[in-house]
Amino acid sequence: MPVSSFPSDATLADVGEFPLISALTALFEQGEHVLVGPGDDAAVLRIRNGHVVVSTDLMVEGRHFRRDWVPAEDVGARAAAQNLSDINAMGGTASSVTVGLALPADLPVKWALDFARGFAAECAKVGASVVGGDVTRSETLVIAVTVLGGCTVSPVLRSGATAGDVVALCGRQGWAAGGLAVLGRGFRSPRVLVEAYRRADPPYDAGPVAAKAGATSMIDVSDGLVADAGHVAEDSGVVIDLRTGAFEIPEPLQAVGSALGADPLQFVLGGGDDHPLLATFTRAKDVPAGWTVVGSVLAAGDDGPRVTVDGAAYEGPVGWTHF
Ligand SMILES: Nc1ncnc2c1ncn2[C@@H]1O[C@H](COP(=O)(O)OP(=O)(O)OP(=O)(O)O)[C@@H](O)[C@H]1O
Ligand SMILES: Cc1ncc(C[n+]2csc(CCOP(=O)(O)O)c2C)c(N)n1
Ligand SMILES: [Mg+2]
Repeated sequence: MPVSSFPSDATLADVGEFPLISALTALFEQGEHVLVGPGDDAAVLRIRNGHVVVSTDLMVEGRHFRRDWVPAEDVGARAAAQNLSDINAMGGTASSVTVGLALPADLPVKWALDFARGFAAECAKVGASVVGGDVTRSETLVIAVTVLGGCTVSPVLRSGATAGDVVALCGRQGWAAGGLAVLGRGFRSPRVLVEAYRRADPPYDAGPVAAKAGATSMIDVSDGLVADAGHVAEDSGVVIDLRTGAFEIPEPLQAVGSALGADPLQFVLGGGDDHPLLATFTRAKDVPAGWTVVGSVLAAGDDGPRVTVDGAAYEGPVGWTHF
């Protein structure tokens, strides 16, 4: 029996696995490169000659989101965004996505379908097709996404920064962390920060543009700016110095800082979940429009590769780690 024949408050246990899968996959439109989409043992995709760029990320209820804080459609959008952003950070564009869902049996079917709607809408922003996935039962809601894409020029790695490069940022940073702090204290405003936490807005066009402009290294900021800049510093064997004067602190973050007695710069330097791009360029004039120069790349000294803030070690929170 199709999911549409069940009452609107039906749970997964009511409708069963295969009607759920049919209802979910019906929400995923297929692009022309999809030779075989959802429904067989694997998807079959046409690719240009060359390479495929692939990435995978997990989202776990309670750790990455809370159902009482984030509507299902926004969880879907965020699950897609954090994966699409990894392809963006290589200078590529995603074409195909698979999504594994481990779901509690008492989850309303409506939640799963709203999730899929948000997921599909976010993928549609870059023209990516949801070509498959998996569904299983679990006490804890877990979302596993794999994304495939390609680059029209060489992929931009974390390892290419050299001393003398400028460091630039594209996209909002610190907003989601501000929203998370607000929700964590039981508040619902400033609305714009809560919305930023619920739904990331990665600058999807900026990755390929930066690659074409000759970005020497690039990463998306998912854990925290200082922590993720640290991956570039480490992989490139350089020091990245961030300049706090370069960051304009948006008014709502200033308000949250005052309300919570926190320095709003902490959200910018240590907050995650926004997925802006951080990249290095050989010359300031290579930096594309829409990016802000926020620092410089220096040769590693006796202390080795690391991130400094205004020339000194940074003692505040640098970003999220799981263990
Ligand atoms: N279980 C694993 N097996 C193999 N490789 C892994 C595993 N976990 C992480 N990696 C690899 O290690 C690298 C760093 O992983 P990490 O998850 O920190 O990067 P990311 O996905 O860009 O960041 P984030 O998860 O914060 O968005 C990636 O190349 C990733 O593919
Ligand atoms: C309820 C709740 N508490 C805390 C956070 C913050 N958070 C969790 S994981 C992560 C880094 C990216 O994850 P990963 O490295 O797994 O991709 C961040 C910034 C959140 N989003 N929701
Ligand atoms: Mg990851």
